[in-house]
Amino acid sequence: MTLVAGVDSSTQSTKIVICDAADGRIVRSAAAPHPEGTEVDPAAWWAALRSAASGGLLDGVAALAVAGQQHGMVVLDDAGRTVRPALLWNDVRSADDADDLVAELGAERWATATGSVPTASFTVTKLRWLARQEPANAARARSVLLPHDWLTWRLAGGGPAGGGPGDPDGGRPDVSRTTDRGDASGTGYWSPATGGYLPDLVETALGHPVELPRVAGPREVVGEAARLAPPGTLLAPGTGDNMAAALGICPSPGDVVVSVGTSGTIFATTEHPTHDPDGLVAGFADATGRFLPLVCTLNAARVLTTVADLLGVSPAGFDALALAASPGAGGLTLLPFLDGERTPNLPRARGLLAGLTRGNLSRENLARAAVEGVLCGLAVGVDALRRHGVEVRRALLVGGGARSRAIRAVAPAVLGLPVALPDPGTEWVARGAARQAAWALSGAAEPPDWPVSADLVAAEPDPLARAAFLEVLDGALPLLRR
Ligand SMILES: Nc1ncnc2c1ncn2[C@@H]1O[C@H](COP(=O)(O)OP(=O)(O)O)[C@@H](O)[C@H]1O
Ligand SMILES: O=C(CO)[C@@H](O)[C@H](O)COP(=O)(O)O
Repeated sequence: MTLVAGVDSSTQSTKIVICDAADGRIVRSAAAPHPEGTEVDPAAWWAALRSAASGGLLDGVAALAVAGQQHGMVVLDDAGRTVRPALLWNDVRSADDADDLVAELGAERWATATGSVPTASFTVTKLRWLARQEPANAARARSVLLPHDWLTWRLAGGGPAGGGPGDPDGGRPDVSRTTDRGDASGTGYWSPATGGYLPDLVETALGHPVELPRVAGPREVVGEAARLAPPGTLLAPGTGDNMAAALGICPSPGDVVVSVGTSGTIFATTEHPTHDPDGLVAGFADATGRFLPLVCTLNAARVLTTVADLLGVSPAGFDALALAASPGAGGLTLLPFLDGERTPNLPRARGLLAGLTRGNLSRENLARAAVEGVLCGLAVGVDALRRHGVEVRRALLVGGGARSRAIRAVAPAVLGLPVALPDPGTEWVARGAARQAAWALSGAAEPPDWPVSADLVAAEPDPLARAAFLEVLDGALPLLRR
């Protein structure tokens, strides 16, 4: 049996799956947590990868690919050292910089040039923040990478000679650095339509040019592992975590993938790029040569865990409470913008619980309002994708939140779609990265055929929850924009 490995270095943890290259069957897996926070030293991702890979997990693996959380800004100096901790996709400190960049060029031009109107999540806005707030660090910036680019480079032996604090391995700064079109499309300085970098935009943001990783082809072998994996293990280009989820799940035309992880995302694979000047739909590229229009919210699975903690219940107890309440949560509506929000673009917003009466303020209704609030945010994405020509007939539900019985039960009603559930125990992003590794190993024109089965979850559409959510959102906008 030929084995391939897929890594998912996402916001909260690193997961690794080892698959049979022939059919994608997972033969073993491991995971390790990441530190909390929206600013993280990349050495912590390396430590998590090392920990998850320990004990011979990667023994016998022929090829490996890394998928990573999108957009994170990893800045290196001349010697290949990180200039400062990475700013993650969910760090909203560059909100003013995003506003400035959009005002300087205009939303229409950003959407045409890059496929997306940058919000605080996008790397380009973080570069502007660096230039404005930390000019000494900005001046030291020689190279800018995304999380998966940096990890792939480290696996190939890249790193600062002699290492650094928390980074005992060191490496060779001259090892070549690569990215892929999927992750590049989340930077805000790469064009999905032309497949080229837009270095002027980097300079506009940072004030000077930097070296950017070469954008490898979708099934290219970009190098060989020099550590953690057995010598000679081929490295595939890797990609962003949502692009890898698409590779893992293989959505058909008419399918949207709905991921309830740290972020909530809803996306589809399309043949043509999208350009949304309203900024709701990010016009990403995928990891195969196609496109991945995507809507992303900042508040998803952690809203559920935060409310469960408040109520003092386990995830299963939270589900039981939410499912004991009626649809509409007795009139309670939660705008779950606990960490600010990206779609709608309200980075300075806070959460809002509306519709409270003496009669409806119960633990059950609060749990239900949290589930409905998270899903309503994603349901807005269904309409936005449709407006951009995406065919939407069925949702495939994945991410840690898909393990919630309440999310599964309420999703079809709130999304207004039949929802199918690929095995919630499978790490689909990591499996997608493994499929890319198998593809690069095979040298074939198309990725290997790895079967995916998904059970249908049935429910009646419930437009009322969404209508209440939108009404509260509309009314609260002046407060949320402050
Ligand atoms: N049964 C469950 N109910 C609700 N949330 C869950 C459940 N199981 C896992 N989660 C949540 O899913 C999240 C992790 O999902 P994951 O997709 O791995 O996140 P990420 O990829 O962003 O790191 C955590 O916030 C965790 O609490
Ligand atoms: O920013 C986006 C998508 O544009 C997020 O989806 C990140 O890619 C993080 O993903 P998770 O860790 O939540 O899976």
